[in-house]
Amino acid sequence: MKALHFGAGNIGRGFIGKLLADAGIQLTFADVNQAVLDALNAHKEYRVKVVGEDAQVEMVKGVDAINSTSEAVISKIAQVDIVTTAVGPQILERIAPGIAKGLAKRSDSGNTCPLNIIACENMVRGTSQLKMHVLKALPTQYRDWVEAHVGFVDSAVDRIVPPSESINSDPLEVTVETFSEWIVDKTQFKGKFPQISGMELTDNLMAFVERKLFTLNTGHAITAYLGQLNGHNTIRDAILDNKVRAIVRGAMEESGAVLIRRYDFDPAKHAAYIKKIISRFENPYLIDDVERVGRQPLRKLSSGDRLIKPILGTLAYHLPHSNLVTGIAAAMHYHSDQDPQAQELASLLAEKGPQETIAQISGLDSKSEVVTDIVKAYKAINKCAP
Ligand SMILES: NC(=O)C1=CN([C@@H]2O[C@H](COP(=O)(O)OP(=O)(O)OC[C@H]3O[C@@H](n4cnc5c(N)ncnc54)[C@H](O)[C@@H]3O)[C@@H](O)[C@H]2O)C=CC1
Ligand SMILES: O=P(O)(O)OC[C@H]1O[C@](O)(CO)[C@@H](O)[C@@H]1O
Repeated sequence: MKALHFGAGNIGRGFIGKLLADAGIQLTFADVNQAVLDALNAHKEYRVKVVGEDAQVEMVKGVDAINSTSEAVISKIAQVDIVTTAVGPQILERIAPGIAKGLAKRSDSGNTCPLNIIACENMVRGTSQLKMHVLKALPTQYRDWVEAHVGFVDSAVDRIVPPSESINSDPLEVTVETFSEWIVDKTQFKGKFPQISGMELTDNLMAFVERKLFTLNTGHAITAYLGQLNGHNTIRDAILDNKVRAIVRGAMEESGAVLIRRYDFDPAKHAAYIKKIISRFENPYLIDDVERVGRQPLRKLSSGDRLIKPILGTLAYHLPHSNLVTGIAAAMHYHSDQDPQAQELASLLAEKGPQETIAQISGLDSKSEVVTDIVKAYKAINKCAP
């Protein structure tokens, strides 16, 4: 089997690419970072440091790389059996035209072997969104062929992979936690399911996607935002601060109450899931900056993402949400010189004030009680800020 994986970054090299290569699949990465491309092509292998109680170094071997803006991507898509991505939600639209050209070439060349495409991003049904972009870029005469031969398979992806500390000495090494979970929607595959150890099949994907995004990512983001406000640089330092920890746990429980209602989860098992997540945030072997985890606050404050979607659920079911309100207010204070979305958030706040800003970003009604609560919490934080 052959695979093309877009995005040779932390999750690409440290999780999805590793599982594909470990399964004996011939793997090519597609990226735009020339240094990473050159290093992959020079060495054809890289180190994955799995850190935790049972730390070990594993090698991923036999890989190569191409530039994702080159013609080589089109030829690869015409030939491979599986395409995966871990590029970030905002990049899916950019890689779609190349995928569309590849699919047209695949059809023209008479390759009717099934192809499955799986986006591995922190978003709800990311592959379906990628499919939409691909179809937009695809000449209409190929549509029926694509529907018949190409599976667009949604997935949930969970492994914490911060940038490696050895980035300067070895641009390919990645450091990953021991925990990992990759769950794919088995109803969307074309042809036989690929045999990839570590890839789990489900016919109930939405429950897994929402459980992950609205528990781990909700808690992770709030740890980052409150951590930054309280002067912590890392997720571990932030979660070890009892003030932060209480709000993070409370927010995950509030979001969890929605998930339990929506998906009929077992409350005891969900409580254990939250406990495990908090212990993952405490991982002493991972150095994960609050600035990285809080990145792109406009995306994280949008209506379908990890902060607003849970609070909308609490409103629908008339459930408590005071910790989520605090988390959202903290997100509005996020700052980063590196992050254009942090600059845009600051400009919006300066121009429109907190009430209009949060309403505009999140889609919440600016006159609603919940927006009033968020603004009150935002101003209360303002008062305490050094
Ligand atoms: N790092 C983590 O712990 C986790 C990340 N994710 C998700 O995985 C995705 C990737 O995240 P990371 O690996 O952390 O980011 P990253 O920044 O380490 O990797 C992204 C890679 O995509 C590449 N890229 C950018 N534009 C591209 C293009 N047009 N074509 C091909 N490659 C392109 C970048 O050069 C980079 O190598 C995101 O959606 C993230 O939310 C999900 C779970 C955990
Ligand atoms: O990648 P996003 O969506 O910006 O979220 C930040 C963080 O959440 C996690 O995906 C949780 O695993 C991080 O490791 C990730 O990078």
